[in-house]
Amino acid sequence: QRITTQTSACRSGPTWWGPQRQNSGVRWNSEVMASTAVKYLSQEEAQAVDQELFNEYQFSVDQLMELAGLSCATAIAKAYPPTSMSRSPPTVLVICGPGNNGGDGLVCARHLKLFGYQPTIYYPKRPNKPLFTALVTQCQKMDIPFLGEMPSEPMVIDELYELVVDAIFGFSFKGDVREPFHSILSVLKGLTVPIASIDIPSGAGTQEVGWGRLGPYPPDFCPQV
Ligand SMILES: NC(=O)C1=CN([C@@H]2O[C@H](COP(=O)(O)OP(=O)(O)OC[C@H]3O[C@@H](n4cnc5c(N)ncnc54)[C@H](O)[C@@H]3O)[C@@H](O)[C@H]2O)[C@@H](O)CC1
Repeated sequence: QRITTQTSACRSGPTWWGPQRQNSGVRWNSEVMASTAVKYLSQEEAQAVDQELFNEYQFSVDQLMELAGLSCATAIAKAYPPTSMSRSPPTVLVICGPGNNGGDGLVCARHLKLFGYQPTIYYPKRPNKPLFTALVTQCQKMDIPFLGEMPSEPMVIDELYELVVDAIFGFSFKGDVREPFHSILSVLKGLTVPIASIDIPSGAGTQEVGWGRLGPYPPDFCPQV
């Protein structure tokens, strides 16, 4: 159900599926969300679908992560085609969190590079697990650079990158945002370049909380996979 939702959202091209903030000044909000027929899964629904895929359908996490990252890169390429960007290749900052949402970001960066973008990754908290170290190696082998530290001024990111991918937290986020991610999300809040959040906007509430009252910043679109 989750994968079908994402695919149909791509195909039908709803009104919010584009670089709205940059071009029209329309920010991501509940009215924009309400104008689409896309169904967004709650935290529990998303977790239940994942459990079903793992247990009943016997998918492995790296299989699902590869599909998630590829789907997100495909959605980004559809919303922000390289030919519509001002730089060639277009520069993209991919910020990855400590869990599987961050893993999606690493996979997404790899496919963005294949799609003609120039991704750079910021990955401050790396889990010491073979899945994630392999994903890092794959990105390094593709000459995707990793930043040593996050630019502290939004203006610097605006100047260096045309798009930011938020792969910080997905459906397992809870509580108040801890450092270093609190500072990172504060910087994101000040950006004017478009932000694409993987799955859900990091640090934000889930569907129960309400999309119109999201946390630290409004993303420009959310490929939910
Ligand atoms: N079945 C799966 O697990 C799959 C998940 N996928 C992606 O992975 C996401 C879920 O992955 P995870 O369950 O690993 O969780 P997340 O990636 O949502 O985040 C969990 C990590 O964030 C940290 N964290 C949670 N709350 C925090 C807070 N308030 N401040 C600072 N750190 C905090 C946790 O310590 C943990 O390291 C999904 O949203 C989706 O994007 C995909 O990779 C496909 C497969």
